[in-house]
Amino acid sequence: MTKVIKNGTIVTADRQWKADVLIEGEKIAQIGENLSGDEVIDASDAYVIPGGIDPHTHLEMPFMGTTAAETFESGTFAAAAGGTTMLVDFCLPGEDGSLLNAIDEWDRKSRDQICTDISYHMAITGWNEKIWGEMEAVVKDRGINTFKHFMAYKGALMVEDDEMFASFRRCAELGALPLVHAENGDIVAAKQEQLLADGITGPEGHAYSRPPEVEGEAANRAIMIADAAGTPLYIVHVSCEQAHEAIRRARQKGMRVYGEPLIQHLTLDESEYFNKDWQYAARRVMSPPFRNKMHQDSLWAGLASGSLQVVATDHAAFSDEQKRMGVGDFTRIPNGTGGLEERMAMLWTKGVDTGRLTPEEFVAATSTNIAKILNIYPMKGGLTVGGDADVVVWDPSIKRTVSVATQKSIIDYNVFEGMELSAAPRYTLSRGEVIWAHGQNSQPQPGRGKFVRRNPFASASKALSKWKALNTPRKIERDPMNIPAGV
Ligand SMILES: NC(=O)NCCC(=O)O
Ligand SMILES: [Zn+2]
Ligand SMILES: [Zn+2]
Repeated sequence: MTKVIKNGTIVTADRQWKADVLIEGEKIAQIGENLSGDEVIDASDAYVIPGGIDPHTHLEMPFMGTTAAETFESGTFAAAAGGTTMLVDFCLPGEDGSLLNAIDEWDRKSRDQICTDISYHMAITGWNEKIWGEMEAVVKDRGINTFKHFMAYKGALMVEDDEMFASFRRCAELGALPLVHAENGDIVAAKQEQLLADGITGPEGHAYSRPPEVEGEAANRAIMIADAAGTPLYIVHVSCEQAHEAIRRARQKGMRVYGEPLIQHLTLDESEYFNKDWQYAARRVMSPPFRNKMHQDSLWAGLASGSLQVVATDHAAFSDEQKRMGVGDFTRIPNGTGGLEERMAMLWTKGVDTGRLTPEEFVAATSTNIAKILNIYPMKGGLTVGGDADVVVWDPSIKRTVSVATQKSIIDYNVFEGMELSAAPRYTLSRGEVIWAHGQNSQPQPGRGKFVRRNPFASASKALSKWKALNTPRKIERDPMNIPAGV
């Protein structure tokens, strides 16, 4: 049984051209003109793009005394409705601290629910010999090549610099990539305490407690620690010029540092926290907080110029009731917002439609770049013969207004409510199967998604190790006769 996507304009990270895409089973079999297949998928007047990859989600995550309400089923179905065919969720160790048990737990939660393919990043939330040992099995046996470090959430997920350095070194040995949430957790905690003491207890306190400098300092620190450990680094949810500047500077020096802005930071600003409606403002509490236009312009420029590579969502969706845990104390509002379903359409509307991004840059930022960074390209993230047929027929004639009434996410609000989106998937295909068809009452297909294994990064680690070995401190051999006698 073959399928052919006909009459569309293909857009990849490099170029656009008119061609058909032939799919055999789960794979792309041919790309060319006048192809035929058993089933025809019409892409007239539309673009044909690689399925989106969202590398930053927290589905059903236990966090801040509750559990994120978006499930693996609703989250992956919402993703498919928005053109995303793979997401990478953060796996957090439980009370026993075991990484391997945490993966088993994430498998148990996700296996029968996922409608799209998924993978995990493993979080390092402490440091000891058991974790050091288990990291090898995480990479080699479980197919996870990324480890996340929280520099914030003091007293909970936060790790200290020496722990991060040790973990980064272990990543370098294993050919894994460390990720960081860059915010100085000590300063945030001190500011929170002061703000509460000053009587600022509402969601605006969240924004005041996490200024851009706090993020910039942590981004710089993580970059220096990664360089000392001899590893590339990926910085999640880059929200401000200070962190972006640190990344730009590092890249200019030849360091392999990657930056991931979120669609929320690109399109929503800090004024949201000053809304008189407590619930409205609390819905938008996430870390780092939304910033102002200057920071947004910096992020957009980074995506266009290549100093920032990936647009994600950090989808961590808590219900209104869960957000109310923080009435009277903003530090107890569960941190996180949604965006899985809107990421691609928002980026198209605010990026491509305004001329800030080309369609090719859009594909790079939503799919191809992260597939390369995660070492799954060209199986994912491109339109290549032999690659997975994760394909979206992207239709710029489908307009819609974001509304909680029509969204697939099960959360009782949407932070993009009322925004006009100028494009949407006509069809979303995951490994050759149509999992979303616009206007055709598509339903979730829980359990059809697969876990995607990711191999260690042979090439970047090898190159960096070679360079570090060449530049390692060396003893200078001297003729003892020419060394003056000491005193
Ligand atoms: N970002 C956020 O506020 N919540 C999710 C956890 C994290 O990524 O920091
Ligand atoms: Zn984070
Ligand atoms: Zn996150």
